[in-house]
Parts: sequence; C-alpha cells; structure tokens
Amino acid sequence: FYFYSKEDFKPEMLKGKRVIVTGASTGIGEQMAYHLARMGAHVLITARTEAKLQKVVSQCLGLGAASAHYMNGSMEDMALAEDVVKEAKRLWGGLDMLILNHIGYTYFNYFDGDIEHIRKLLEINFLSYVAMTVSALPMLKESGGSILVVSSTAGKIGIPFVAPYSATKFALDGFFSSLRQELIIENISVSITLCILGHIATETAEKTISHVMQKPGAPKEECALEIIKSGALRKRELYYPYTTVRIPLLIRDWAPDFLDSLTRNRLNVENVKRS
Ligand SMILES: NC(=O)C1=CN([C@@H]2O[C@H](COP(=O)(O)OP(=O)(O)OC[C@H]3O[C@@H](n4cnc5c(N)ncnc54)[C@H](OP(=O)(O)O)[C@@H]3O)[C@@H](O)[C@H]2O)C=CC1
Ligand SMILES: CC(C)CCC[C@@H](C)[C@H]1CC[C@H]2[C@@H]3C(=O)C=C4C[C@@H](O)CC[C@]4(C)[C@H]3CC[C@]12C
Repeated sequence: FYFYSKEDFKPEMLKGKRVIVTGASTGIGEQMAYHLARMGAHVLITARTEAKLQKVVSQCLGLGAASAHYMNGSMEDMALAEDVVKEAKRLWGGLDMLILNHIGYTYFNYFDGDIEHIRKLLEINFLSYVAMTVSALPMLKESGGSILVVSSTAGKIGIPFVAPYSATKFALDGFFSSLRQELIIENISVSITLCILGHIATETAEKTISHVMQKPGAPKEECALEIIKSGALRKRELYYPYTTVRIPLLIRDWAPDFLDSLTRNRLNVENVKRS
C-alpha cells in the first residue's frame, strides 16, 4: 500500500504553472528557477541585485520557461512583499506556487548581542514570508495551489553560531505548521511544504562555513529539484539530504543532550574565533 499509494513526480506537473521564487538571483533559488523553466512554468523571481536577476531571467527564457519576469528590492520592506504578489496577479491573473526562499545576511559566529540584527532578520526571513502568504492566499485558494517554505536543520534543532538565523527559521515552522492546520480545518486546498535542508554547497554557504564543516555540502541543483518535487506532490515536509537531516530529527526528542554533543563534534568549533 505504501509503495502504490505514492504519487510519482512528473515534470509535466509544472508545465504552464505560475510560480514565484524569492531569493532567486543565486544559490538554491536560482537553480529552482532553472528547473521550473525547463519544466515550462511561468516564473517571477525576486532578489535585490537587478543585474543578476536579469541574467537569470534570460537563462530561464533560453531553457524554455513559458514566461520569465523579475522584481528587485529588499524584503525588509513589506510593501515589496505585497507588490511581488500583485505583479503576479497583473502578469498572469493568478498563482499556482509560492516558493519562499530568500534570507538576509547570516553570520556564523558566537551571538554578538546585536538585537537590531535579529529584528532585521526576522523581518526579512520571517515577516516578509507571512506578508507574501497573506497577499497570495486568495489566488492560491482559487488555483488549489501550494506554498513552499525553505527552512533548515537549524530551524528544527539548536545549532551553535547561528542564533538569530535559527530563531527566524523556528518561527517559520510555528507559523506555517499552525496555518496548515487551519487550512485543513476549513477545507481549503492550499498545501504547505516546509523544506528542512542540511548543508548545501551554495557560494554563500561555502564562504561562510567551509572552515568548520568536515564534509562538502550537497549539490544545490539536486536540492532545488527536490524542493520543487516536494511542493508538486503536496508533501508536509521535505528532508534533504534525507539521512543527514532525518536521523538527527529522530534523535532530537529522545536524546537531546546526545544530539547536541554530536552536533558540536561534527563542527570544527576551534576554527570559530569570537569576532
Ligand atoms: N546553503 C545552505 O547550506 C542552506 C540553505 N538553507 C536555506 O536555503 C535558502 C537559500 O539559501 P542559499 O541558496 O544558500 O542562499 P544564497 O545566499 O545563495 O541566496 C540568497 C538569496 O536571497 C537574496 N537576498 C539576500 N538578502 C535579501 C534581502 N534583504 N531581500 C531580498 N532578497 C535578499 C539574495 O540576492 P541579493 O543579495 O541580490 O538580494 C539571493 O538571491 C535559504 O532559505 C536558506 O535558509 C537551508 C539550509 C542550508
Ligand atoms: C546534526 C548536525 C550534524 C547537523 C549540523 C548541520 C549544520 C552545521 C548546518 C545545517 C544548516 C546550515 C546553515 C543554514 O541553514 C543556512 C546557512 C545560511 C548561509 O548563508 C550560511 C550558512 C548557513 C548558516 C548554514 C550553516 C551550517 C548549518 C547550520
């Protein structure tokens, strides 16, 4: 029953679908835009750097996107979050998939006591996700669409050196897991997929943590595809790479101190110098 009940992913599932991808000028978001383009979707991508977005848009068109547009600006500004959704309405008259992926600058070091940094990061990584969801829900209800929220192992488990970032990712779990319940109670066919990612080899991640990791990160291209698949199949959560994310989560509630020491041992903490 388990094997036969599982629906298979087919790239055609995304053909002609209208998709917003945030933080798509580089990293995992950029790779998601390319996969969606190959599948023949309409894409609207966002980030701050216009020049990079223009390049990604033209690559998307070359790869076969049904259409490709961008909107640039910082997600510190909730007005931008709403404007992006309005732009989708203007361009396509509806929306099938909202992929929330952008994050603000994250340092990997001992918490420095900077509360303003946490406030800003909560706005970029959390509040703008909520603002986009609020604006997009009417269109998603109409299409029976999906919301994909990109999170992290650090949004489920306490990892050292990322306290502000971790707070924003835990917040996403609380908000979107609660909202998922309400949508089910009200019989609204909008799916919410929380994507729990481990270490992925993006340029930003490599620059930030290569000195503390003992192994290289997982490929961003495959990661991007798994995120899209999990959303198309309307899964509750994605774990990628599966074992390195899933096993710590299984240990978490049964042996939390053991998991914490395992985590510390996996990192070259001696290479982190208080800044
Ligand atoms: N890489 C990893 O190891 C892991 C990543 N993740 C998650 O995956 C997602 C993508 O990560 P990754 O690809 O590494 O990130 P990148 O740093 O490669 O990309 C971040 C994107 O967000 C944009 N961005 C940055 N600041 C802002 C801002 N203020 N307003 C709007 N957009 C902004 C960037 O473009 P620009 O600078 O032009 O604005 C860029 O497009 C994130 O949600 C992250 O938490 C989770 C676990 C591990
Ligand atoms: C059980 C343990 C062995 C797992 C440890 C995994 C840890 C080390 C992994 C899992 C998720 C990873 C972080 C992440 O989510 C996103 C980013 C943003 C990027 O801009 C800079 C790097 C950063 C902070 C990653 C740092 C390393 C993290 C904490």
